[in-house]
Amino acid sequence: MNILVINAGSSSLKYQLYNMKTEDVLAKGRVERIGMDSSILTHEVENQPEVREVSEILDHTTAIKKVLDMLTHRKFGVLRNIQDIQAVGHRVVHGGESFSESVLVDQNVKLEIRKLFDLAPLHNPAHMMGIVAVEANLPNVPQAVVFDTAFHQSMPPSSYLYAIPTVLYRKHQIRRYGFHGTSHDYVSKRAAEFLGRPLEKLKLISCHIGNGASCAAILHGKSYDTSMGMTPLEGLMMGTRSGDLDPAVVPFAINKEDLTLNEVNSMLNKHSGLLAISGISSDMREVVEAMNDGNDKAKLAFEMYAYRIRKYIGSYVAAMDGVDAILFTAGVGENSAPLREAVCRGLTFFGVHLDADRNAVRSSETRRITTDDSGVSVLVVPTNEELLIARDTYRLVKDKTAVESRF
Ligand SMILES: Nc1ncnc2c1ncn2[C@@H]1O[C@H](COP(=O)(O)OP(=O)(O)O)[C@@H](O)[C@H]1O
Ligand SMILES: CC(=O)OP(=O)(O)O
Ligand SMILES: [Mg+2]
Repeated sequence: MNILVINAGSSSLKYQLYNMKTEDVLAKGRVERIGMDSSILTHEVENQPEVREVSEILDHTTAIKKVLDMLTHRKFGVLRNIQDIQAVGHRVVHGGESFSESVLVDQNVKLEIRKLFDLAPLHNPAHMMGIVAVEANLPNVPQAVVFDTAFHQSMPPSSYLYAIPTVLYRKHQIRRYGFHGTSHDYVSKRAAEFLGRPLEKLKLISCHIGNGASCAAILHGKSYDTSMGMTPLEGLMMGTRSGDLDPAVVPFAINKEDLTLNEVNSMLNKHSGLLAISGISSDMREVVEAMNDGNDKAKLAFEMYAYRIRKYIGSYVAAMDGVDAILFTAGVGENSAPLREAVCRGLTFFGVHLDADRNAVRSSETRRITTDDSGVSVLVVPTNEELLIARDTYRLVKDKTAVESRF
């Protein structure tokens, strides 16, 4: 079975096509600048040069059409025709309290995702456009949705409630949900395999440090707490997001700077974090480069970023009364040795002893970066959210086919 995995953003759409028999990626790529002038489709097939196509792509339906055309292209394609795609799996960031696992798309599921537009205005409307666009281009092909929030539905109320009047939770579901669940789930399972120990016996802290960043306390295989909240703004300092701050800052800044609510929202989501403090970039590579060139603002941004991660790790050791392994994943977590070093420098009290040579190794494999006698292991575990989405989609479609064939 071939499964197309889609991660639709407001102006972009990433895709990967899997052959589920081997779990091989047949092709992958992305469409950027949807709805703007000169949209770009980048398409990659292993051992072949990357293909870049610039054209006008006004909406997600056209973007999906372009992707399907590329996948069946005479020269660059990997499929004979689009009927060779048997199912589509989507990343959906917000599943609210309605979804604690992946599901097949039907009218009801679409209605529920729509109800959550308010809670994830940057993400969910884009995912819905992706789902509708697939319906238009591939009618009758089953679609599944895999939620960032689902893995964190196991959090106890003491982790997910805000200490505000409970009427706000009852009436509007204002609570902490957590995100990047697909990644935290995937890397915790990989870590248990790597350590050769049952996940149900482990206390893990997973640090997904990418553009968006979050930590999760994973107790015996289940999410016990995580740093993102009602939206992906809470918690760690990120590329352009502020992370935790005193909520009183919001009305204060609105008054002093005469800002609108939209402006303050945009400030905290798009103009804060590494970008604001360094004054250089939201990209960790550029911040580290500037820091190494002696730029003080870049150094401060880097230190604040690492310090926040370390504080969350410390609090999760307390939350779980211990930790067996700390996991680093996603763009920054997998690739930035200096960041991992800066985070772990302050964790010696917990028995974390980094091995500088192991930390410096660049590899796409899961690996240990602590010394052999370190009390707590620190692992780098490359994440693969797309593979987990493909696997869930495969399982759901197979189950459905099995049920249908019985009746
Ligand atoms: N070699 C590297 N060193 C430091 N940071 C890196 C490196 N490679 C990638 N990154 C960081 O990873 C980030 C993207 O992470 P990723 O997990 O792909 O994010 P997202 O999925 O949210 O777009 C980039 O913003 C960049 O800062
Ligand atoms: C939920 C979230 O923050 O996602 P991303 O890291 O893809 O921005
Ligand atoms: Mg990501």
